[in-house]
Amino acid sequence: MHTLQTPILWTVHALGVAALVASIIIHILRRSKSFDVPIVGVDTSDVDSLKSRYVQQADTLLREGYEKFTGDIFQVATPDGPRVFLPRRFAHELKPFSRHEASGMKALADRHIGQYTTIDHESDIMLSAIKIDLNRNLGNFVEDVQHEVAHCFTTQFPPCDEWTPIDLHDKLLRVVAQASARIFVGRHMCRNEEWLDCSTKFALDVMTGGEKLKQWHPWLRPLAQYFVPEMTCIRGDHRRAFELLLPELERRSKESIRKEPKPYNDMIEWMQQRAKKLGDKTFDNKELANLQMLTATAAIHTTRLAIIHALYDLAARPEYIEPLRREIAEVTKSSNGTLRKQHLTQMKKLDSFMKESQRHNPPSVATFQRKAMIPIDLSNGFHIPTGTIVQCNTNMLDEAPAEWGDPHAFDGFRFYKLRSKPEDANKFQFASTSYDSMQFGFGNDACPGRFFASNQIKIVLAYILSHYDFKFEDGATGRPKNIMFEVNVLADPTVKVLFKKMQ
Ligand code: HEM
Repeated sequence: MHTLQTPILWTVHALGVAALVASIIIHILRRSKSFDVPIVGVDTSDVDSLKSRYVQQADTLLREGYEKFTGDIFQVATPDGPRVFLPRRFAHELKPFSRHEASGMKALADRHIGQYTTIDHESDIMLSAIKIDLNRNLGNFVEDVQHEVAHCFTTQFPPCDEWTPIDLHDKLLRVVAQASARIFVGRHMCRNEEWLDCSTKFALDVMTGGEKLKQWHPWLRPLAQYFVPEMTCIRGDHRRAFELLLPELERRSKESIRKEPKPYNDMIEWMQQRAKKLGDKTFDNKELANLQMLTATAAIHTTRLAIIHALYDLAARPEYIEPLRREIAEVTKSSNGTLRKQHLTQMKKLDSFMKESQRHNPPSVATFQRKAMIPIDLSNGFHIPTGTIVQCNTNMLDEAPAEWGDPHAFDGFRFYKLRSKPEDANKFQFASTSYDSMQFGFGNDACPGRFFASNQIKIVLAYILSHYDFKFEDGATGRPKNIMFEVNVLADPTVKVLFKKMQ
């Protein structure tokens, strides 16, 4: 009996010790380096609940940090380890660093484990096609975009002869994807259902796949990626994008032998021309397809979200609807309702409403994020080691300049009024970035697509305001509360807005 039990007991003990050692190793591996700055919520010892607060209520945590440690750097416990939040003023100190020294793209790629989700891919071709070519051509596209928007509403929306609930997240994804595709991939492909599906799904696969893979320890991720279905989807999305784009690229290359000047003025053409100019020998059709997916990822979901926020704000404050309709009718009266490029700049009230909506509902409460690619020392002595991601606490409404008026109120025409002085006529526009308006980031690497986004949003909102009445369902009270996912501010997707065609 005794002799039989001994090996079993030894085995049980050995397994117990192995499990203990494994759990200590995992604990050590998971323990992340903390920083020598105060921690928000340190009064609770339950680190897991602090981390889940960061996921669901980062806005409240950042306010707590702002109020408790005013003017000081603080850190927050997050599922990815401690994160350092800088008071907004440090954006001034980080701004002079180049993108190779303090990188916004690398910070974003790290957050979504870009080496696996494929978004850790910085391209001068893509950046200059957006920064230079897209922005230079913005005025040429107003009618094309308006045409696609109208096409989408007539083909994708129900008739809305009576009040009809609309899932804005779903419908506007299609509107923005098709209107953007008109400029990104041109007139032949912008209504291609498969392309629209592929270019919008990729971003979702990246977000979900990244979050799922992050549950695994970094050492296990090279293997674990094959067990996360969305990671397989990401690889499939790239393949599909290439296959869908190929016939269009082949058709263009045959055509270009014959036609001069080139008949295309869109992102495909600009990227090809940029690659030639830069003499980039690695650029091929596969890379073009990848860059198209990355551009769509940066552009579509962000623009859709801004439109949804603005519509929620309008439905919650219907007193703004008539003045905006009057402005649209006024600026387009000479063209019978058709938008021309100068009309978009003339819609100053709409521009102001969009900016105020974005001030209250920014894409993120920490829009200035940078990964230190070199060691950086801040003026207060805080040392940012290479590889550390820092972000600025950019959404404290109280920090608005006094001349802006009550910073907490929703004043849709706040920026319209601020622009009334002749010297300020071109300031405070939706797409203008400044120290006081960091929703599109700040400095050289601020969002290069913001002018395009501003046009898209105006065209879609002007279309809706001119063709539909809209309101929340009966019984809805006030503006729907936003949903936080970490620092990202999302519009509640369960809310339906009722639309009715205007007679
Ligand atoms: C309302 C819509 C949009 C919002 C709210 C938005 C917001 C942002 C923000 C906050 C950043 C980071 C800036 C920084 O760290 O300083 C950014 C970067 C970027 N955005 Fe946008 N964006 C929008 C639309 C677009 C569009 C339409 C495009 C493309 C046509 C685009 C392309 C990019 C790119 C390429 C970057 C990286 C820039 C760089 O690293 O130099 N975005 N965007």
